[in-house]
Amino acid sequence: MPNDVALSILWHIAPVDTLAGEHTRAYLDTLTKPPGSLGQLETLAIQLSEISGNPKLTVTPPSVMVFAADHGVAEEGVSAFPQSVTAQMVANFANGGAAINVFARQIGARIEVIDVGVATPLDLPSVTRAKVRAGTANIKISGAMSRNEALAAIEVGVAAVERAQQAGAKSIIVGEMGIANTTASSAMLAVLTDVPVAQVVGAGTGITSAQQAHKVAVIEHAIDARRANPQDPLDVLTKLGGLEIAAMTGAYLASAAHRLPAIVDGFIATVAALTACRLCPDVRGYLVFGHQSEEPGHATALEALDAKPLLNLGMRLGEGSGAALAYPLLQSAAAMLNEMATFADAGISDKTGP
Ligand SMILES: Cc1cc2ncn([C@H]3O[C@H](COP(=O)(O)O)[C@@H](O)[C@H]3O)c2cc1C
Ligand SMILES: O=C(O)c1cccnc1
Repeated sequence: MPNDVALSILWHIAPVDTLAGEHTRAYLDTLTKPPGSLGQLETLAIQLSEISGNPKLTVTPPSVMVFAADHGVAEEGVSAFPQSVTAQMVANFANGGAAINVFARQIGARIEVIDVGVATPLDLPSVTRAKVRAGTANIKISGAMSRNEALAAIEVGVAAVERAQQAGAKSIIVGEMGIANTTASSAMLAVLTDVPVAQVVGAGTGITSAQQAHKVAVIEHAIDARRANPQDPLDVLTKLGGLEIAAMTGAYLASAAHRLPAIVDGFIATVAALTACRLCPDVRGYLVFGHQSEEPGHATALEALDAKPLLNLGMRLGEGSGAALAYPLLQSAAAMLNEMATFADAGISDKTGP
C-alpha cells in the first residue's frame, strides 16, 4: 500500500452504510409520488442516508472552507492572471466580496479561508495561518514540494474539517484559490488517469489557444521530467500538485472519516477528490458532486470517479462556488425524505398491482 503511515486519518475512514441506503430506497417508494419520480434527488437522499447511517437526514448548517496557495509554474505564463492575484483574492475573501462569500451567505454557511501556501506574507486576522511553504516550486524545473510538505498540507485540510465539525457543520463545501492551479491539476489528472495532457487542459482563467498549446507543452515537460508514480497518489501530489490541492485532499479524507457529506466543486476540487479516493476508495461514498465545470478535464476527472454532478451552469470559477450553489439540493433531498407523507399517512391509493 503506497499510503504513508503518517496519514493516520486513513485508518478512521469506514465504508458508507449501504444497509441504511437500502432502507431509504424502500421508504422512498412509500412516499406520495410515483416511484422514482424525484429522479436524482432520490439518489441523493439514498446517498445521504448511507453517509449518516441515520433515517433522519440533516445537512444544515453547511461549512465552507477555501484553501489558498501559489504555484511556481505560474512563472511559465500558463494563466491569464499574475501570481499576485492569489493574495489579492484572499484579501477579497477576507472582506466578503468574492463569489464564494456571496453564495456562502446565501446558504447560511460558516466560511473559513486558509492560507496553506500563498507566496507572499499575509496579515489578515480573519484568514487562518497554515502556510506550509510560500508556494510550490515550478514543476517544470523541480518537484512541487517534498513528501513531508504534502503530508503537512493534507493535515491542514484535515484540521479545517475538524474545526468545522466542532462548530456544528453537517455538510462540507471545499474550495480553492491559486493562480495556475489548473496547470497543476491537469498534470496530476493526466498521470492519475493516463489520459493525454491535451485532452485535459483547458483555458483556466481565460488564456488564448496559443497560450493553451504552451500550457500543454509545459505540463508534458513536467510530467516527463518528474516521473511521478501513478500508483502512488501522494507521489503525484508531491511532484506535480499544489499545497491547496493537498489540503483539499485532506479535507475530503476527513469529511469521510467524520461521516459528513462533502460537496465537490469543479475541476481542481475533483482532482483533489480523485486523489483522496485513490488514497482510500471508501471516500467516494461521502462525495456529492455539485456541478460540471466548463474546464474540459473536469469530464475526465468525473468519469474516473463515476460521478454525475447535480448542476451544469456553464461555470468555470472554482472557490467552491459550484458546490455552494448545489447545496440547496441537498437540503431538498433531506426535506423530501424527512417531511413527505406516505401513501398510508395521506390515505392515497398505492400503485395498482403488476
Ligand atoms: C480574479 C480571480 C478569481 C478567481 N477565483 C477563482 N479563480 C480560479 O482561477 C484559478 C485557476 O485558473 P488558472 O490556472 O488559469 O490560473 C484558481 O485560482 C481558481 O480558483 C479565480 C481566478 C481569478 C483571476
Ligand atoms: O472548474 C474549476 O474549478 C475551475 C475552472 C477554471 C478556473 N478555475 C477553476
